[in-house]
Amino acid sequence: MKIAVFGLGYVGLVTATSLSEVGHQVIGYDADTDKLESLRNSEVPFYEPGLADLVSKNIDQGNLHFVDHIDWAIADSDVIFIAVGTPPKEDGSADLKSLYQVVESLGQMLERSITIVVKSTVPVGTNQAIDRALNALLESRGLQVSCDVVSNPEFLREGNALHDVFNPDRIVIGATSRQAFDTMRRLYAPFHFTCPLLEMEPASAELSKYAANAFLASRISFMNELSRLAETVGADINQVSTALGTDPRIGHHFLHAGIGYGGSCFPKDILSLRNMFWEHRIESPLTNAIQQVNSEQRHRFAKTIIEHLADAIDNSTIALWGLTFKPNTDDMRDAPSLEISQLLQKAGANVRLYDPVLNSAIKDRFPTDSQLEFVDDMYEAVHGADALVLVTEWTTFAEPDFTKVMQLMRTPNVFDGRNFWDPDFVRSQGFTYYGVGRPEIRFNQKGG
Ligand SMILES: NC(=O)C1=CN([C@@H]2O[C@H](COP(=O)(O)OP(=O)(O)OC[C@H]3O[C@@H](n4cnc5c(N)ncnc54)[C@H](O)[C@@H]3O)[C@@H](O)[C@H]2O)C=CC1
Ligand SMILES: O=C(O)[C@H]1O[C@H](OP(=O)(O)OP(=O)(O)OC[C@H]2O[C@@H](n3ccc(=O)[nH]c3=O)[C@H](O)[C@@H]2O)[C@H](O)[C@@H](O)[C@@H]1O
Repeated sequence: MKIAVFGLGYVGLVTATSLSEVGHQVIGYDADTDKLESLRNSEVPFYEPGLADLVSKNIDQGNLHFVDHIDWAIADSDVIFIAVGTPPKEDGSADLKSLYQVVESLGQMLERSITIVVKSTVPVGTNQAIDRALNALLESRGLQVSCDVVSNPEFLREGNALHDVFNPDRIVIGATSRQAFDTMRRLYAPFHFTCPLLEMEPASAELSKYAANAFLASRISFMNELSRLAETVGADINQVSTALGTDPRIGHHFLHAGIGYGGSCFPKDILSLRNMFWEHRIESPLTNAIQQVNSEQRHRFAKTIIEHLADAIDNSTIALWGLTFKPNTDDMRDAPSLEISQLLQKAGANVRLYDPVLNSAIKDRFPTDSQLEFVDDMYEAVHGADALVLVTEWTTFAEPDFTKVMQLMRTPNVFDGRNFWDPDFVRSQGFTYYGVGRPEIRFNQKGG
């Protein structure tokens, strides 16, 4: 099939590339011409393992093109995907400006009936509103054409995008005609998915996306809230998590306590869901609590470090390992490192920052400040430091040379924001160890 993809951020580019990889002819369009230029040279403007190679391969095979004219993108297309961003507005509702810019352009340029697929995460009712707006524009031009608008939310995770897009757990399709469902089935046929392809009303498809993200986030917040009790009563939240997840009705995923979730999606989608409840005047104590627990978690963690260092925090050096919101990405949207480093700085610490993919996109997200220093080596970060803080659990940090770290640090304090390390082992190396919801520090302090 011939497919156009509008919006070449994470989701749009992964969608375009995967569709071309299975043999469709794909044209990508983005409003950002610099991005298009980079992509034509097979340069992917963000870090996602394996994606640059796949983009390059499909460009070379002639299946994937990037154009800067909308009319070129839509000229021969059978299906148009919209994957533009839907960031939060001040009031938490989703900003649909970019989405409606695309709809407006399509309404002015389309000459024939075509299937429009909305990949962006949008509030319930948006697909129906787009359907009406688009077909009204076409009608106002005197055209006897009608476009199907299909909701096809995306469930991929950053850092695992290619695995997820080729091995999904389900494909959700919200449409209003048999023809639209069949078009989507034809489109996905070359992937040979073994997962269910779920057909439903657009409203159900839209809500399914928010439900998935909010549910996953609620598991994290539940564990984080529980970690506070665990810490106080002398339980280890990691052991509780294992016991909990072993029940097949619960499962192990997203039960990992730590400094909470970040990223471009959970925080924004929970705000947007909360906004939908408000709009319909329905109380949602659960949705509110997910977000509240999450934002408190970062503050509690920073407070623990500050209280532990006490007066010694002034002019201390604190090393942060891992800056991105999760491993295997360079995405800094709502990354906990931003807030934690700021809180530590405010308390008087000098903060040294290291990330395995430290690049200008990451550095630019931090304020220019003499109390903040970026370093290119994880061990350089801990040189003369009074605390090592693990913020993001990149595999590079899984088994650091703790003997070397001990030699380099001024005061051997380790604050493990992801409960990534074995407390007994770290303590056996002479460090004071603090995890989240792991109580021993309160009773077994060893210096610092
Ligand atoms: N990032 C992720 O892992 C996931 C994101 N989503 C959803 O997918 C949507 C896109 O997310 P991201 O890819 O992260 O966004 P992004 O912000 O990385 O990329 C959006 C792209 O759209 C382009 N754009 C803006 N206005 C445009 C226009 N009028 N015409 C053409 N291009 C335009 C921008 O230049 C940018 O390249 C959002 O609704 C998000 O919630 C869903 C699942 C996963
Ligand atoms: O809508 C989206 O954009 C995507 O949002 C998340 O994907 P993503 O944000 O890329 O990353 P996750 O792996 O879900 O992690 C999100 C955050 O939760 C944190 N997390 C995750 C799991 C856990 O047990 N504990 C925990 O704190 C991570 O550190 C990270 O900050 C969802 O997992 C995807 O299914 C969804 O498509």
